[in-house]
Amino acid sequence: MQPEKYFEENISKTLTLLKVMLKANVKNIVFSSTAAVYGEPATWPINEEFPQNPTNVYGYTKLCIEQCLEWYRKIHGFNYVSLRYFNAAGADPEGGIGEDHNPETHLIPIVLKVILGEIEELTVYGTDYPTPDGTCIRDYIHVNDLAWAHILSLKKLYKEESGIYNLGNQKGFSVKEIIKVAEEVTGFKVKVRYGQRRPGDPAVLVASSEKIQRELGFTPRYEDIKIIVKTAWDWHEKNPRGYER
Ligand SMILES: O=c1ccn([C@@H]2O[C@H](COP(=O)(O)OP(=O)(O)O[C@H]3O[C@H](CO)[C@H](O)[C@H](O)[C@H]3O)[C@@H](O)[C@H]2O)c(=O)[nH]1
Repeated sequence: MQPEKYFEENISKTLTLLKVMLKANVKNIVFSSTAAVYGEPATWPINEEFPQNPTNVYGYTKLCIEQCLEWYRKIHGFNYVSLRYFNAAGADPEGGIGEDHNPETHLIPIVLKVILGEIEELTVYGTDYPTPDGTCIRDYIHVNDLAWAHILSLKKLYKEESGIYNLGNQKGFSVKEIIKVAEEVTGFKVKVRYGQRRPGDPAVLVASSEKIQRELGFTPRYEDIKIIVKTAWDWHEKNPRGYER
């Protein structure tokens, strides 16, 4: 864990971007924020009014930028839409674009890479969470739906309005449920090891997307978790080593 990296990448560099935007008189921005701003909420679904108490540095740095944007709005007349992404997942259904991180840390790509033999096994981070099966619950949203929400956000910016929106599917799946879905979709078993909790992981993060639906007219097109995993599988199967950097 290198907190200074998050400060540098998320705060310093975004502040530089805002400074340059101001100089160039570009005053509209869609900001990729995160569900991590909420920390460990007491209940769910989580709406935008829930307390923001990040439990990890990543969430804290994103919250700082959300707040800077509000000051830029008040002082310099910026318009912003901050989208609090829940768990971005899936791949382009046409097969051209997929998820490729180095190192990979995200659950769905890791599960699929284990199936493909690219990673030896999946470590499930904690089985003692206060959830029905003891593993963490997350709200997975397809990348194309996420992209669609950005287009809707532009329409809000054109009206010179600002806002903060959750971006999720309002449905939660545990780590064990994701493994099961991946096994169903692919027809293969996932080799699993049960490990310790990962520091800073909240037990449950499930969005209320009521505000973005009501105000921006957002409706997800890829709500079904099986379709989300299937689009990811189609891409990983074709690109087992990712983009081969
Ligand atoms: O090898 C792994 C990887 C993940 N998990 C678990 O699977 C769930 C999902 O983990 P991801 O790493 O895929 O996603 P996170 O929920 O940690 O993170 C996502 O949500 C965050 C906000 O909470 C940030 O926005 C981040 O960028 C985004 O990927 C978590 O409970 C995690 O503990 C495992 O058990 N094993």
